[in-house]
Amino acid sequence: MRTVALVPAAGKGTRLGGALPKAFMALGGRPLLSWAVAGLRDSGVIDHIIVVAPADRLAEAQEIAGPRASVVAGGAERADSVRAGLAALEGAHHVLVHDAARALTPPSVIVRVAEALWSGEDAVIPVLPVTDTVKTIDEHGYVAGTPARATLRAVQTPQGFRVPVLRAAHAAALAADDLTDDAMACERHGVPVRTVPGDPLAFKITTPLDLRLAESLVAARADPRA
Ligand SMILES: Nc1ccn([C@@H]2O[C@H](COP(=O)(O)OP(=O)(O)OP(=O)(O)O)[C@@H](O)[C@H]2O)c(=O)n1
Ligand SMILES: C[C@](O)(CO)[C@H](O)COP(=O)(O)O
Repeated sequence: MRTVALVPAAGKGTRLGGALPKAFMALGGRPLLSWAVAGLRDSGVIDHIIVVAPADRLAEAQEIAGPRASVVAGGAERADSVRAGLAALEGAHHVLVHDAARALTPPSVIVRVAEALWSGEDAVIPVLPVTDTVKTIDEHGYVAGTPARATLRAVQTPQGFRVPVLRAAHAAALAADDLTDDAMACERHGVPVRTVPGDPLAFKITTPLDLRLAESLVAARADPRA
């Protein structure tokens, strides 16, 4: 059963504010993309990697990802990039969609997602309990409600899917402009989404503070995931 990883790496990194697109920014002297690809390889559960890169950086992305990977051009939104990767996917039963921005994701998380998929689930996501109290607010900035924290989870990647399930869910969600992850397309398509434990190290490098945290983890230990 072939399992392919699809790595969205075509974002601009606006919130990080760097000089390069985020996946090409350095962490411990290597591009974020290189860390994400290494984690996928180290997991031992991935047969092939498809990187979705900015159209003007395809050769650079291929060099970073290495010969056992292919590279395709991404789109304007993350969901467009995932759809571009899915269009290039051939002969795979399962796909793990994994943000390049989650550079320090431990291989054990990747294995957990893959094993849940192989056991027969259609869609699997890694999650962590939420430690802040979370509010919903109205358009004027007033609190509208407080969801019970025990029912909330923060969602990470990789998110794993049976390939035809994700293809159908993303096709059905083509008109949606509010998809923040791939599981959301599945939920709206009526697909049950299984959760497995995530890991704090799989945090998304989004802001300069996140990158400083990642840099200090790498400085303290050459590979914080080991
Ligand atoms: N059009 C896009 C937008 C995002 N991504 C990828 O999706 C992942 C998660 O997105 P995010 O962290 O939001 O990255 P950016 O879109 O680059 O960040 P920002 O919103 O700050 O510009 C990243 O690996 C990013 O490269 C992508 O492939 N194509
Ligand atoms: C897919 C994701 O990483 C799950 O938490 C997240 O939703 C991506 O959000 P972003 O705004 O594109 O970084």
